[in-house]
Amino acid sequence: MERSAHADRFAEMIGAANVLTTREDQAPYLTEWRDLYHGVTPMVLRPGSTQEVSAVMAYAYEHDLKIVPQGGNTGLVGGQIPQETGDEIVLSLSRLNKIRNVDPVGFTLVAEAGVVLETLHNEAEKVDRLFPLSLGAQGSCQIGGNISTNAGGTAVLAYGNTRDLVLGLEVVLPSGEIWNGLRTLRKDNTGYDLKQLFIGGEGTLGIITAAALKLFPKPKKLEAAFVGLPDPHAALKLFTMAKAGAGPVLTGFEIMPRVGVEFCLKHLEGARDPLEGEHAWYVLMELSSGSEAFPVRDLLESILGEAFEAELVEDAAFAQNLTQVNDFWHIRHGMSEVQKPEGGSIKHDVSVPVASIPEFLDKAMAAVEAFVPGCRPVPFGHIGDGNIHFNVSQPVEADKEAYLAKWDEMNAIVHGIVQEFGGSISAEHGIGRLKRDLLSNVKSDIELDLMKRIKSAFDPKGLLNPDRVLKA
Ligand SMILES: O=C(O)CC[C@@H](O)C(=O)O
Ligand SMILES: [Zn+2]
Repeated sequence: MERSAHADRFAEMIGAANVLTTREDQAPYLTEWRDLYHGVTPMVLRPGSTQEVSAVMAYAYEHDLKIVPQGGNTGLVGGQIPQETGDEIVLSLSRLNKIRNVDPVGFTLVAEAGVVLETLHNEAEKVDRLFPLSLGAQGSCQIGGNISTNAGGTAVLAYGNTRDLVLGLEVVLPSGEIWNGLRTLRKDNTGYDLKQLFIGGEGTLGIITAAALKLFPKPKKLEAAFVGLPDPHAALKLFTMAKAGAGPVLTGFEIMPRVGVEFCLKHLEGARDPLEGEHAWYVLMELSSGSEAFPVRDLLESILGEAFEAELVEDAAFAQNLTQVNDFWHIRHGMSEVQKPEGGSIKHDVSVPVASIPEFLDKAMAAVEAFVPGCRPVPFGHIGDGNIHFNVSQPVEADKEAYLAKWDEMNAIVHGIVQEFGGSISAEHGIGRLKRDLLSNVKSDIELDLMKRIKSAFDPKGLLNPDRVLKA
């Protein structure tokens, strides 16, 4: 059948205005902000309900049409961008943007896949609750994408990954069948926990259309400090003290190098250095409690006081109000985007056991500096989860393309060190297309085989997000 005949049929299902066939209308769906991936598609479909997603999928299945689901298009591994082959239809979930239910008594919220993460935060706040998933992209990423990629972010330390925040899912399968697993139960031991396969499945097994999510008490007291330290060894010791001293009250612990803070001061609007002198490394530490009575500030001061005495910490700025807390987070959340104006950046989203972080950083930084003299490592991120974004900016004034041509070789060096420490080559961003070919280096044959068998059980024709995670 002709491509235009398919478009006509889809228009009957979801309305002609929601079938985008011109290059101009499609443009925002065909590239991502870092400019690493560019794609081509016959059409972008924008269904407005689960029933419409189901109709689209059933038709696509019948006619062997490939489908690439897309949420807020903030993914970092190319999973959401169609390939250049031009035969993958983009299915945008943006119009599925209703909050279906908020239950402050049961601490749950049911939202459709296209709800923007920040909207979820606001909806939870309206009933004095917290939805804790927190990312730099929260103003545009969507919950369906967050779940499909099992997004991490800065609150994993206290609340877990997205996986830990999901109680139930509604999913449209490649065949178009709808699985309504939207349960809000905290306990349900009735056989295989199927939702776990779709969480972090990167849209290869089914399309998440709605989710039942966990809510938490809204913090009544929140304190933060921006801390200057000599090295990651000191940061790890401070983390251990903070975790032991504050337990679940420790809700943020992020590490940043001086060069990253400098990039923010240069490129990020509204950023200012919270500390007067320069420090080789920084930690943003946040403590919060849902209880008005909990002495959060005293605890933060006593942990940092002890750290000063142990000479781990060189200086610290305490946020005096919520605006200052947000100013500190503005720097941390801006850390990713400020690397773009500095030229090519070779990325590694890796994790190692928390206790190995300083040693890993020493080794990996020495290795990349030996490989590309003058390169500028900007390792930052979720030290409390053992997850470092080991990004390496090009040497100043180097040729960007020539530098980026070293991507695979540098990856091999860094990933080799990660594996020496028993770590993971994709801690939170997923596999997508960027890391698909690396999977066989890090998974056993049996693990890969089980993954392939699961894929073909859910998607026997291999039409849904093909070539992502596993090679088709
Ligand atoms: O740019 C990156 O590599 C990291 C993005 C994100 O995961 C973050 O933690 O800011
Ligand atoms: Zn991150």
